[in-house]
Amino acid sequence: MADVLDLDSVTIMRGGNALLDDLSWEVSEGERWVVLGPNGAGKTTLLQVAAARMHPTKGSAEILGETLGGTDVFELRPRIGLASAALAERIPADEVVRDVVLTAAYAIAGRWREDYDKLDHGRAGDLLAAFGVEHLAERTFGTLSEGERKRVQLARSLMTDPELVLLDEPAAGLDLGSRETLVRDLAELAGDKKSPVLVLVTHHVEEIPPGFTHVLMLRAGSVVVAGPIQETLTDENLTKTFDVPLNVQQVAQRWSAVLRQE
Ligand SMILES: Nc1ncnc2c1ncn2[C@@H]1O[C@H](COP(=O)(O)OP(=O)(O)OP(=O)(O)O)[C@@H](O)[C@H]1O
Repeated sequence: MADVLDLDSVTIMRGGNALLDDLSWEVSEGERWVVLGPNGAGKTTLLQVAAARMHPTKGSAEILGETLGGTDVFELRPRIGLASAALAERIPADEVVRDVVLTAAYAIAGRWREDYDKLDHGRAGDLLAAFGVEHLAERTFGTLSEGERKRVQLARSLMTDPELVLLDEPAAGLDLGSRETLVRDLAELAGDKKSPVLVLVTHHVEEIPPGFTHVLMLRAGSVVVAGPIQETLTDENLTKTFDVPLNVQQVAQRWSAVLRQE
């Protein structure tokens, strides 16, 4: 049995539609997963389940040894780091960047009257430095560029020293230089044995950082294929997933894909 994520026949129904349909997925310690799929495939929904923010309508979801529905999610959530556009939208524009990172300790967005000690402040500062944005610590979140926001969110996702980190499109909206430095930093995180298990959702194989070990491909709420990246990220599987003929290649540990010339 997988020790980090064990989703068994998970179905999520909304308004009569299955957003996830009988989906099973196992993630184990030490793995770094990429989740690929076209718009509307259910990637964000899947991450919401893995983040203990959405419960299955049918099936069971075990996260870090706790079963959703039979556990206190407020204790579970701080064990999971999350960076997503939906979460970023909930961060007040006037929130100071340092507090954006600090408040992850309570899995909340928006500082109120919580207590943080010196250690918390130190860790938030260290994480901002690790992602090259320590000089922004006293700025407000609303004044940051998209690339700066993404980096602050990454720092936030690691604040609680989580066992599992879920990154929903961390490179979306970034320019080429910002994307490439982010991919480099994520590769470094992936390569560190002390890092938590990572799950990264993306639309683009070009954004897969070196060091990611597994891929799950999703289409219409169902798993097309899941497994070790080298044998799973193939022309055939990408073509099935995106429903257009695609050729994929890997050069110097980076992936790219283009439409197949018939
Ligand atoms: N609350 C809801 N009620 C009804 N349908 C929903 C709801 N939330 C999401 N959906 C639908 O579920 C499907 C999956 O959405 P989801 O956001 O998980 O996809 P995604 O793969 O992350 O897409 P994208 O790549 O465009 O971000 C979409 O068709 C979406 O419109």
